[in-house]
Amino acid sequence: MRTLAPHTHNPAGIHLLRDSGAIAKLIATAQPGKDSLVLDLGAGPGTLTAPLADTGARVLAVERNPEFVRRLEKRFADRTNVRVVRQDLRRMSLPHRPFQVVASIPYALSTFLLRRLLGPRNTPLQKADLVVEWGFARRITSPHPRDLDTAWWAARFDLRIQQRIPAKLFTPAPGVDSAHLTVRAREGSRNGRTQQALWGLLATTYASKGAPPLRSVLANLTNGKRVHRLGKGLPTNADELTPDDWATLARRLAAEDVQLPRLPAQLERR
Ligand SMILES: C[S@@+](CC[C@H](N)C(=O)[O-])C[C@H]1O[C@@H](n2cnc3c(N)ncnc32)[C@H](O)[C@@H]1O
Repeated sequence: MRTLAPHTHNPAGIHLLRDSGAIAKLIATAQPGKDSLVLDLGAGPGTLTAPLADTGARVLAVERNPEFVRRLEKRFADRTNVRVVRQDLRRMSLPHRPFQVVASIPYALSTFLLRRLLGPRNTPLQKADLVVEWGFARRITSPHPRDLDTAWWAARFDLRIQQRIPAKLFTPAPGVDSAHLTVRAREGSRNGRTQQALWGLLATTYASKGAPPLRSVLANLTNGKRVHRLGKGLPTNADELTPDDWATLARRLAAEDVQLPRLPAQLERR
């Protein structure tokens, strides 16, 4: 395979992780079991596919570059637990059975893939260990999510940076460092009413101009008597709530006898 010199035009985002320590940490943190289905999205030459396959998990290695696909097919020809899928990540359909993702994803598709994996109410995603651009990881793990998408993901999934991965550990080196980001479902986050409550709270907050007081967000969803009780112990302004706070508030609101808004159609689809 022709290797790219650092900083040449590389629209496909090919940056191969070359550090055995970082790779081992990624796999050890992801802990795939023998019964797990693991998606390696943007598998390249099989950098992560190989150690994942060694765990005994069933691995789907998705890649669109024909040369990488050929190499993957050859490398894993006699591994019954690896399936190479030649597919564009922007068009692939996700499995219906529960799965986890362990992948060094193309930077350019980060938002698209997280939306796809974390957005739907009934996503089959169990957990993910992702290598993403450092700045992207910092933005989506911020204690005060700056947009509705991020707030929706972070209040349902615990998003955490495990380690910084310096650019020099990739070939070719990208212009910026990366992060190992872990995504773990929060307890109770799959409950239908809790998700409706959360959506109602976040959609009201992020549709407002400026930072609305939390009590006006709550008043939009329930009556005056409950507003005070539900907001107890939480910040006064909605933009000061952390993803933990939103998750707590959504559980409280879901437990009340109130009518909650439906989720938008795109969150009902997988
Ligand atoms: C950051 S590299 C990671 C490669 C390998 N997993 C590693 O860790 O060394 C991203 C990979 O995604 C692939 N890729 C980029 N865009 C893609 C797309 N739209 N669909 C499928 N694969 C894509 C690239 O060909 C590349 O192999």
